[in-house]
Order: sequence, then structure tokens, then C-alpha cells
Amino acid sequence: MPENAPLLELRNIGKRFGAVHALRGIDLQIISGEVLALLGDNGAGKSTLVKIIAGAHAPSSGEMFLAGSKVSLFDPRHAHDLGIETIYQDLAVAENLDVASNIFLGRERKSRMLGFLPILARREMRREAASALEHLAIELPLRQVVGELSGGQRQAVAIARAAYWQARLVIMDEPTAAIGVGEHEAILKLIQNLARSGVAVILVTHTMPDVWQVATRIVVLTRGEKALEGKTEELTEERVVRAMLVGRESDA
Ligand SMILES: Nc1ncnc2c1ncn2[C@@H]1O[C@H](COP(=O)(O)OP(=O)(O)OP(=O)(O)O)[C@@H](O)[C@H]1O
Repeated sequence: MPENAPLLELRNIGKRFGAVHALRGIDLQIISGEVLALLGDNGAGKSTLVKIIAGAHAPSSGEMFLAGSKVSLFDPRHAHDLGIETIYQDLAVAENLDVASNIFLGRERKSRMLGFLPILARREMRREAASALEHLAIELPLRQVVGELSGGQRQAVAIARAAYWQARLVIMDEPTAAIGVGEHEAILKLIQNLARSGVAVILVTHTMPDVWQVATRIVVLTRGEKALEGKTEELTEERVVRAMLVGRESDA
């Protein structure tokens, strides 16, 4: 990777849905180890931008560079293979499987074949899952089925899975929206631990205190355009909310 190249760079990204201009002229750099809060009112374009980064939508215009190389991420599988992981609110966890199996979901280890039947290396997967959880200071019962876990614990499983499979960029969509107060802090801590381990995190949220607690940088989208961008310590909540409502400061 060229020295100092951002992990991901978007240049002049635009997206149209027929007559709707969902995004225009988005320039954005994402750096390893940062937590970037992506803010905007309903319909501002956050989901569209995240889906472009995750390969779920093709942009109508613009270019993307991953670690300095131009990429076309027009397929979620491809984005995933390049280390871009999205954790949506309705998590893709398998409720009937235990925590360890979920960390290996779709990428199970096989120890040997019994005729045509692969035998899963359960003990090995459990051991590695335990070390992945420990690495991020997550405490979870490995043998418990995920369907019995709380919302926050499921988020933790998804985060551990992303970290174990060496995601370089993790996009989280409203991670604290559907969880209890008690788990809220734990998830924020986990996001910070993930970033400290060198992963870039994009946090899509409407929860202002979360932004000030964990985000290192803030980007505000307003009506499909980037209205404000800056380090969290250099911005105030008032400026951010104003940008969400009225757009760029020069336009106000
Ligand atoms: N698949 C689609 N087809 C047509 N229009 C779309 C589609 N997806 C999004 N849009 C439009 O693009 C604009 C941006 O929507 P987007 O969902 O990205 O906003 P958002 O900031 O994520 O909003 P929210 O916070 O409500 O999720 C909106 O005007 C929306 O109606």
C-alpha cells in the first residue's frame, strides 16, 4: 500500500435512482484505526453511501480506491473478500447455532471427510473463537445458541466475526439503536477496541452522545451532499446539527 494512502478513498461519488439524486460529488477518505461517524437526517444519503462502499449499489459516477488501488466494488461478495464488512441492525446471525459456529459461519473449518460428509473441526473452531473474543475483551458463552443472546451480545458476535476474519473496514448501522441501556456502553467500548486494533469503522448513527464518545471524525450528509467534515474534537454538536438541517455553512 502506498505510504500514507487512506484505506479507502471515494472521489466524486454520485448516485441516481431515476430522477432522484441520492448522492452527488462525495469525496471521502477513510483511515485505518479511525471511527468515522456518518450523520445525516432521514433521506440524506447515508444508506446509499454505505451500500456503495459495501458493494451493494454501483455508484452512477466517481471512483473508489482501496489502499491506493482503484476498485469496482459492485458486488457485496467482492467487497467482503477485500475486507469490507457491514453489520446491519437486523444482523445476519444464525439463531440456531452457537457463538463459535457463528464466528465461522459460511467459512467452517473441516478436519476430514467421512465419505462425502465433511467433519467440522469443532474443537479447533471453538478454541479460535475463544481467542477472537478474548482479543476484543468480549465475554460470551461460546456454546450458547445465538437465538438466546441479547441484542448487544449478538452485535458482539458480529463484531468478533468481522475482527476474526481480518476485516479492514467495518460499517455499523445504528449499532446501539435496538439494545438496552446496560449494553450500550459495552458496544461502544467494543467499537473503540476494534478501531484500536487497526480496523477502520464507519458508524452510521443518529445518537449524538455516541458520536462524541467514540468517533474520531464526523461527516455530515445533507440532501446527498457532504455538508460538514471534521475531527470530532474540532466540531460542536450545534454545528453538526445545523449542518444536518441546513447543509453547508457557506450555504446557510
Ligand atoms: N433503491 C432506491 N430507489 C429509489 N430511491 C432510493 C433508493 N434508495 C434510496 N433512495 C432515495 O435516495 C435518497 C437517500 O436515501 P438513503 O436511504 O440513502 O438516506 P439515509 O440518509 O440512509 O436515510 P435514513 O436515515 O432514513 O435511512 C432518498 O431520497 C431515498 O428516497
